[in-house]
Amino acid sequence: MAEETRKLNILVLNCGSSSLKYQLINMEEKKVLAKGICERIGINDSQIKHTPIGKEAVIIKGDMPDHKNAVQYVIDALVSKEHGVIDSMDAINAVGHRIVHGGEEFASSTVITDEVIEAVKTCSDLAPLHNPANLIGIDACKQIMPNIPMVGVFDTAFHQTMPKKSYLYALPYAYYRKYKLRRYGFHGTSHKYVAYRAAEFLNRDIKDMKIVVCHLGNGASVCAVDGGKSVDTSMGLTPLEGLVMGTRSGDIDPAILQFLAEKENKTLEEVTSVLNKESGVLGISEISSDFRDLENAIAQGDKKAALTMNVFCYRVAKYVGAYAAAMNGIDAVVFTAGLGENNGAVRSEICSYLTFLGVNVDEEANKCRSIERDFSHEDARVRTLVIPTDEEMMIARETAKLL
Ligand SMILES: Nc1ncnc2c1ncn2[C@@H]1O[C@H](COP(=O)(O)OP(=O)(O)O)[C@@H](O)[C@H]1O
Ligand SMILES: CC(=O)OP(=O)(O)O
Ligand SMILES: [Mg+2]
Repeated sequence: MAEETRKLNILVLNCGSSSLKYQLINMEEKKVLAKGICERIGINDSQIKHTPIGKEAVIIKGDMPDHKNAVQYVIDALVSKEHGVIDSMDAINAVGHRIVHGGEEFASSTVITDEVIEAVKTCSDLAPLHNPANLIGIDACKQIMPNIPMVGVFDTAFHQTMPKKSYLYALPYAYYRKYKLRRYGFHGTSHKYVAYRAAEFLNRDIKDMKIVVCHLGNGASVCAVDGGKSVDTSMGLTPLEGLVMGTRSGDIDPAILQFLAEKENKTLEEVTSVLNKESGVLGISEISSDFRDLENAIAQGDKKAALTMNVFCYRVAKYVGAYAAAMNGIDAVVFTAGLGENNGAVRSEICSYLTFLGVNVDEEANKCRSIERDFSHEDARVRTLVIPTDEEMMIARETAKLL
């Protein structure tokens, strides 16, 4: 154990809306010393699935009403006598943080200073489920490891290549000029990793490929990647736009805000909170924001759970169709994140709308979970793939690059 302290160990914290993923990576040996996921934060039955290097994963049960508790569980797990991989936090040389919204200020990764923290705070309104959680992670590390350098890697960075026709809203242009009110897009670190991995997996040059990446987790977005560059994506100024998500509505008629404010006697802030926290899969199903709960309900014949899944898949398929048009063609549809990697039924239903494009699924191959797999039928004209995302490794590389 002591030997590891002399090497460059990077801790990566990836706060999602309902999860905290982490990896402790030794960059010299390119070795993951420990990784894990705290799941269902703030929902119920929170737990951490912790995998120390060379050992079986262990499940640590705990109360995790918010991300602060989750960060503490991660740190305890890393130094624990039983399941830990380091003696103390001194063995960590740097921390890489996922930061979801960087606004117009951050087009690339940056070393975290007090000024950066203030700038990230000012973007919190634009990513209310994420930036506050990211800041909790940063703050916890500052307290526990005050002298360890930290780097922020932004979800928005990969989408900076979008052309203006993709990111401009049809609002008075003055708002773009005044406020930089535009589409930013999120999950960029994941979309980039997955698109490049997909090209490598298919033995093709990404420069010659038109790829649609479907990042389907609790937060979900679709990205059109043309020649390795993001040219459009479904999330917008905030991570509320686009697909139906765990608790987020995705696209709705903007007139609904005023309608609901009046009918339900709510402020705009309260209505926006409903769209962020009480809508989506949770809102329609009235069961849960977690697709595993939905799958169980569907298996028991719950019609509304089945309808929720139909609404979710239909929306994803419409975006894939739109992006095939945006790129004037499509070579591959790639699925990733919690659902995209694990839920074959969701992949299958989405693909069923896309046969007109040349998508043709091998249902047997589509039974895979969490492995890289081409599940296209041999007659398919468009490849369909599962590529597990690895935002943490991307964040670790960026962190090492900046330090
Ligand atoms: N092993 C699994 N089997 C089926 N569904 C899963 C599995 N793991 C995660 N999911 C689903 O993926 C979603 C969470 O995805 P994830 O990418 O972890 O979300 P986020 O990072 O946005 O918190 C949940 O709806 C969950 O039901
Ligand atoms: C941006 C976003 O929605 O992230 P996550 O899917 O991790 O919640
Ligand atoms: Mg995520």
